[in-house]
Amino acid sequence: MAVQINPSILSADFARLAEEARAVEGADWLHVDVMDNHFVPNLTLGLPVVESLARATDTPLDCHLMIEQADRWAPQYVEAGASSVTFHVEAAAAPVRLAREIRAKGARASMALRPATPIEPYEDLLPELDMLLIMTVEPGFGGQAFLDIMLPKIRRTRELIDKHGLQLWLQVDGGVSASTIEQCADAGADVFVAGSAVYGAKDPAEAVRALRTRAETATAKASWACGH
Ligand SMILES: O=C(CO)[C@H](O)[C@H](O)COP(=O)(O)O
Ligand SMILES: [Fe+2]
Repeated sequence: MAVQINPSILSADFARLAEEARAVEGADWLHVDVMDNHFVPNLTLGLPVVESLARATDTPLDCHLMIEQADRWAPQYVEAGASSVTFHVEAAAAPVRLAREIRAKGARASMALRPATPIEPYEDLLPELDMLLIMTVEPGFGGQAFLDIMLPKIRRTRELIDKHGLQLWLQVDGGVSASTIEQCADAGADVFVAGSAVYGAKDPAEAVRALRTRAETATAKASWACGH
């Protein structure tokens, strides 16, 4: 599978979201961080903003829900126009039912793990998902330092995906930059979220291209990618 780069609008100017979305044309997805001030200590945006953004850009929306009561809210983000919806397993009462509901409504279903949440208890759920998100910072804020202690979890998850012959994407989010993206690709990630590394750059579209080149080069050399 080709490498995908998803700029996070958390680091964009919220007063100019449509323009900021256009500034990263060439990106695979636009990563939209929804925070409710309960699941994480920060508040960002919700359904009305996602609805407007979906109308304002042709880039598909990858909504990362850092909110409680995921079972209640996640399906509504599909209706609002998200093409991929990620819920946190820590906030979902019935993750299998929720993933099926997201898929039935026509979006890709994705599940996220906080840094302290292990992958192993969820091995049997993987076929229900289109993507798994491994957080490489504590969720809540952009611009934090990459947690390299998450690299073994990325490796173990890639092994599980391959063991079951699954097609699901493995996304990393938090502190992904020119200096950390290669380690993530080498460990087995194939979808990369980058907020400050893209929107903090002078030329965000060029930053996306540079990240893609680094990730592609590292993936080509990675042992897990042989035969993919
Ligand atoms: O989910 C997130 C934070 O909870 C963001 O997507 C993430 O932090 C992106 O920002 P940066 O690349 O600056 O770390
Ligand atoms: Fe995110």
